[in-house]
Order: sequence, then structure tokens, then C-alpha cells
Amino acid sequence: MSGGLFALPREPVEVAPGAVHVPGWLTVERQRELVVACREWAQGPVPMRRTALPGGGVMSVRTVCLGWHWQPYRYTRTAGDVNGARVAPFPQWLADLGRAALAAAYGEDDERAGGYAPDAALVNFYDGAARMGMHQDKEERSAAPVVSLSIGDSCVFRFGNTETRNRPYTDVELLSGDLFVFGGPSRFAFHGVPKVRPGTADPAVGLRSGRLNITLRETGLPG
Ligand SMILES: O=C(O)CCC(=O)C(=O)O
Ligand SMILES: [Fe+2]
Repeated sequence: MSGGLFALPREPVEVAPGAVHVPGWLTVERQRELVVACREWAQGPVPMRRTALPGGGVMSVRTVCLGWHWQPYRYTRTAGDVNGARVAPFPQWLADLGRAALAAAYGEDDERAGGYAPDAALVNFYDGAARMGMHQDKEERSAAPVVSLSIGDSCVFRFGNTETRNRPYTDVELLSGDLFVFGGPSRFAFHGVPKVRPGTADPAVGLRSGRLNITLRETGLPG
């Protein structure tokens, strides 16, 4: 990301207790690799699609899952709401990346990093019009942190509180390569993506348009 001569420094910021934004954590090379991996995951065995909501609507974001399939509002091994196939396995290298992410956000010696064993990933693709309403990630039975990686177009990420989907919240600009971790007292905070900024991505990461977000979670579910 070229910020220009007068770009503000983008240092790690603790947005709320246990919620840390680490700007520019992924190298451009790492982002390119993740884009390639996401393209493959989007093909199947369960294809990337807009999740159908119980009320009859569909999400504007397109999603594919690894390890466990998320649908409103539970995790299953097979995607009964898509094509019935079993989701792709959660790769070991992605769990390693998750542990490195926690070490970057919380510090190398933090006990949360070493024992982190994410077993589910949601890979979300946002076109310029997509957004995600305020919600909690609460289908997991583990209180381990959520690791969020952003690639492509920038967005406004709204990080709120655990009580309501409304204020107080903090709007954070997530750029390509940014890491955001939420754990501890912030693990079950409401959050959402009210806006994507089309055309802001660095073409070097290999996404022509849109935004990719990968969240890693520990489901706490058996086997
Ligand atoms: O796209 C993002 O930054 C957040 C995604 C998210 O909250 C989710 O997948 O549950
Ligand atoms: Fe979420």
C-alpha cells in the first residue's frame, strides 16, 4: 500500500480491550498467495455463494467456508444449504498463520497465541456494494479470539460493544494486508462492515476488484 509522502503512520491500535488492529501485517507476497488460495476454495467442493437468511433474504457478501460450514446460525460439516458437499478441510498452514497473527496482535509471550487451534474459516468476498450488518460471531463454543485478515479494497470495519448493535462503536479503516484480532472481553462484541471503498486495492495483490476477508475461528465443536 503506497501511502505517499504524507501518509500517517499506521501502528497497531487496541480498539477495545482484546481487540487489536495491526495495519499492514500481511506482505504483498502473502496477500497474493491468499488470493490464489481463496480462488481455489471458491470453486468447491462447496462453491462460494451468497448465504440465504432465514427471513428469505440473501447476504450481499459471498462466502465459502473451510473446516466447518457456517450457515445461519450453526456450524455443520456439510453444506446442506448449498450443495450438500462436505466443506474443504482447514489447512494446517492457515492455523499456523492464525497463531502468528495472535502473536503479532497480543505479543509473542501471550498465552493465547501458542494454544490457538482454529478449525473453521469463513472466506468472504465483498463487491463494491456488499456490506455486512452488525452481528456477533457467537456460533462458536470456544471463547478463543477471532483472527481477521483483509485483502483488496479498503473498507470501514465497525467494531462495537457486547451489549447492543448500536453505539458505542469505533469505525476502523481496514486496508489490504491489515490484521484485526478480537478476543478476551471483546470476543463477542458486535461488528460489521458498513462500507467498502471500490477501487482502492493495490493491483499487485492480484484482485481486480473487491475485498476479501478471511476470519479464523475455534469452533469448540467435537471432531
Ligand atoms: O469482513 C469483515 O471484515 C468481517 C467479517 C465478519 O464479521 C464475519 O465473517 O463474521
Ligand atoms: Fe463477524
